Amino acid sequence: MESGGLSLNNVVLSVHGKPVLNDVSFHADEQRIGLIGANGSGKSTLARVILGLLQINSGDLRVHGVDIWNDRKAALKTVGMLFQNPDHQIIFPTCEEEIAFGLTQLGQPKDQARRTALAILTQFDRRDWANRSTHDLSQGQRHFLCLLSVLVMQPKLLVFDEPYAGLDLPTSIQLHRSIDALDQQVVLITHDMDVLAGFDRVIWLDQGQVVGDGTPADVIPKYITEMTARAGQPDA
Ligand SMILES: Nc1ncnc2c1ncn2[C@@H]1O[C@H](COP(=O)(O)OP(=O)(O)OP(=O)(O)O)[C@@H](O)[C@H]1O
Repeated sequence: MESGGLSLNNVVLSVHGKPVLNDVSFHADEQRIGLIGANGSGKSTLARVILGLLQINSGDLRVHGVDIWNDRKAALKTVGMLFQNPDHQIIFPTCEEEIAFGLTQLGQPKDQARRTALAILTQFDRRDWANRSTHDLSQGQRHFLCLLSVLVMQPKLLVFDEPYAGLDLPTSIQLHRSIDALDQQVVLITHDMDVLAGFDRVIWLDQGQVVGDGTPADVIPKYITEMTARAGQPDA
């Protein structure tokens, strides 16, 4: 198995006896990878597996050579995720504490972690957020805080699950630019095909299986045709 990038070999995950990921295999070392599929096709489950939050039943998964489930310390430095809902991610009262937390998990002393948190807030023109209450932030701002909390860990792979859902246009544009500028490998789950323009690769999941895999130009038109057919004909 190749050591760089994201490698899945015959990954199976069942929930209550029903396969949610059904023999998923691919190797991806491209910088920008889109993950698409209808509701319930297994995208978020796959993201949680990549992050090491769910254990697979069989198969093999490596992220940049790391066995994410069994090597938790290495996992923290290897992969980070921005969840659909920032409320599932934010746990601390102030922005600085929220950002510093992951670094202390990596073993940084608290003082150093706070300095690093301040540095990233300054880098993104949010120095004034340091002592700001996380509860007082708007939803878009909370998303942005989560992004900073993940970026500060400098993971090799970042997973974004519907990052633009519910954001207003300026916040969405700002987040889009931030994601665009990242040096890291990115896996982005979305229902918005426009977001995937310029991506290197798109993987299409259906009922827990990879049914399409290629460039956006290859995969997206087929996906739209299939989804349109499933939607059926409009009523006469
Ligand atoms: N904890 C769970 N318990 C029961 N079923 C689950 C659980 N997690 C996921 N599933 C099922 O697994 C399937 C895939 O769910 P998943 O959330 O991964 O889909 P998705 O592609 O991310 O969907 P969406 O586009 O709606 O976000 C669904 O049928 C879902 O009902």
